[in-house]
Amino acid sequence: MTESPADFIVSEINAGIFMLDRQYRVLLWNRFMAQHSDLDAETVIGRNLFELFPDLPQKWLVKKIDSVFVLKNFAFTSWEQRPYLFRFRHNRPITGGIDYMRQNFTFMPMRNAQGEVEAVVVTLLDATDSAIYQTMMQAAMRKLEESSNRDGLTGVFNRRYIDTRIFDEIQRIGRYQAAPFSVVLLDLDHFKRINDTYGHLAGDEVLREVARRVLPGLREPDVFGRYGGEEFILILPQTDLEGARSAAERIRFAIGAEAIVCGEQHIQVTASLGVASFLPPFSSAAEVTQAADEALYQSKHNGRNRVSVYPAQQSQTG
Ligand SMILES: Nc1nc2c(ncn2[C@@H]2O[C@H](COP(=O)(O)OP(=O)(O)OP(=O)(O)O)[C@@H](O)[C@H]2O)c(=O)[nH]1
Repeated sequence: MTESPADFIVSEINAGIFMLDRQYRVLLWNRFMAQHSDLDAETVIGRNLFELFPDLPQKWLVKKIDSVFVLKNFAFTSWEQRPYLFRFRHNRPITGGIDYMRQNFTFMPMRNAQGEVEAVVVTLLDATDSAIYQTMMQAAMRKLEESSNRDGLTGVFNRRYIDTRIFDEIQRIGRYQAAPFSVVLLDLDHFKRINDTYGHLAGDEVLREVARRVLPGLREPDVFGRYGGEEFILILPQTDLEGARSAAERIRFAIGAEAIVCGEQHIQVTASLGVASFLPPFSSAAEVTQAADEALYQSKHNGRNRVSVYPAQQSQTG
């Protein structure tokens, strides 16, 4: 046997191993490093690492290596801190969303008989699979979180999410003395009759179409969701009562402007709306939604297809 088992392992292992002296000259360069850098051991040995690889983050890496020489301790870096040091290609599909091989490094002090560190041995582990897995996990988590905020039928936000957003708005006002927000509750008129006349599936399509008609008229910060059954809710950040009332009027018009076509049927739909602003003495989400609900009740009571505001004022008929 011409080669020692240790040499054989260093050469053949599926990980990068190289060794540097105090001047960052390469003393050892294994097969993995040669294959991925396209520079074989004969070319690199004796040469300065930073001349060979000008892309390396020299200042940062020198600090790391020097600390091993001085402190005589191991040092580590992971791909999560720095995705890679060497621009090595990886053999995974492009769809993984990772450009270069992700790398974990260990820096080990090699001591001489006097206990002085003469060289630093560096190992490079390919962490690309972990990185791809983590990227995929994060994307899946984001998707899951997004879908858990949505109403299954209409695709607009659900009540759970809306409740957290009202809470956020209240916090924001407390923290930054931001302008008050307003809440609009919207309830379709005689929806039971629509279900009874055209069937539940047509009723579902009406709910979807109502959401489609409301969304284009909203501003970017507005949050629109389904609050339950045939009731929707809109949060209007930094909007006073008058601004919210005119937004509600636009929505009422958008919903009732044209009949909703559902197969052979043309279904005329109207909505009643109630508006309230989060102003003193309100201090909770429940109080402001309750106020919007009272205004909504006024709209129903006064003949439907209208907008009412809290506290009670004259309401507008369509
Ligand atoms: N198709 C369908 N119907 C629903 C859904 N959720 C609730 N509903 C129906 O909505 C109707 C609501 O009826 P009511 O609360 O009596 O109110 P309304 O008929 O709209 O009358 P007003 O609100 O007083 O104008 C009920 O028939 C519910 O079954 C849904 O997801 N799909």
